[in-house]
Amino acid sequence: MTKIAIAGSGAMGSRFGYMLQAAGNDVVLLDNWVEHVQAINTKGLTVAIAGQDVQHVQIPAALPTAIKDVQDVIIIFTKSMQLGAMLQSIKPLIGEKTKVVCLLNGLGHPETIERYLPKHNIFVGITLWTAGLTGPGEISLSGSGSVELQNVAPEAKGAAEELVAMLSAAGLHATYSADVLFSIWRKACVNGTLNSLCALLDCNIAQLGRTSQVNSLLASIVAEFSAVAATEAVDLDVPTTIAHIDQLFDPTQAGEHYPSMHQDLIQHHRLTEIDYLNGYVARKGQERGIPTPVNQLITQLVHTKEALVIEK
Ligand SMILES: NC(=O)C1=CN([C@@H]2O[C@H](COP(=O)(O)OP(=O)(O)OC[C@H]3O[C@@H](n4cnc5c(N)ncnc54)[C@H](OP(=O)(O)O)[C@@H]3O)[C@@H](O)[C@H]2O)C=CC1
Ligand SMILES: CC(C)(CO)C(=O)C(=O)O
Repeated sequence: MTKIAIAGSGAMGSRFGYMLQAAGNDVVLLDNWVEHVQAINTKGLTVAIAGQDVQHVQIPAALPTAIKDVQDVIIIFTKSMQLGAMLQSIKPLIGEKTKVVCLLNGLGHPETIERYLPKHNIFVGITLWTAGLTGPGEISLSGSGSVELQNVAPEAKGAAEELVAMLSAAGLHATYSADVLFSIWRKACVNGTLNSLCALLDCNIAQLGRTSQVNSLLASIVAEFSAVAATEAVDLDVPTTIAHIDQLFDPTQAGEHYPSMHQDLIQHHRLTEIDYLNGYVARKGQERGIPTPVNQLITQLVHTKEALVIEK
């Protein structure tokens, strides 16, 4: 049995933990939210899957500092802002052969992780799975998704392929990405459009997709992402990237989902990952002399909304 710790067990961490345990792995959910950990340990993880009965699934949960045994695999699912602190907390769980996987949304995470861990332990990627946290110990799941990941150290390709096989065996539809930086930038375009627009406009992905303005909004945002990606040697073709985003409007994919930034800003009145998405593009654009007015405005609007809802 593979020993897996989920470091950051909110909506996505709980989804992955639930699916990996169902596939026969030895999973522990780690989180700093005490009420959430207590709820999972007392009544099980409450999982509501669209159209099915609610399940209460027994999965052990703990604070990240409460367990000390070395894991085979650690999957990180904090918010971007919590990544460094979580890596610091889970150091005792990381042995020579532990595979640490980061599938967070956002740009710049590989550089952060390399400040804490040797490259041979690090595997990075993206996911198009979705999940919602509806209360302490409670998640709601719908739609389908996928995972793309790659090793950071060239010699760790075999270990990345083992991870792909383990995730796919749990129904998580993983593939090996031969160019994970491209995968991460393309996913950042998904979030830089769907997450920030659905949060600012208070709608889900399918509703955004039905508006008459959606195509021009996507084109303006993605053009700036593409220009900044080019300065990091990533080639993001704008029409192909927009076609990739368009697929998610389908309700059988992510259409019914309120993106994680909507969940943070509108539903839970929490800070967002905007500085790792549109904010990253605006900041790097400014530093590198590339105009990014649309992403600057979106970043300012999201920060303004954060100030309004968090003050309340
Ligand atoms: N949700 C989704 O559908 C998707 C999310 N992602 C990405 O996955 C990563 C994890 O996101 P997601 O699972 O949505 O994050 P969640 O907000 O569900 O959970 C992240 C962490 O936030 C803290 N937290 C959340 N809600 C509360 C609360 N009410 N009170 C106290 N603490 C709380 C918890 O950590 P702590 O208490 O330790 O602070 C939790 O581990 C992000 O990078 C996100 O962008 C990617 C694809 C889809
Ligand atoms: C599901 C998806 C792709 C929606 O933008 C996402 O990554 C999120 O909710 O953060």
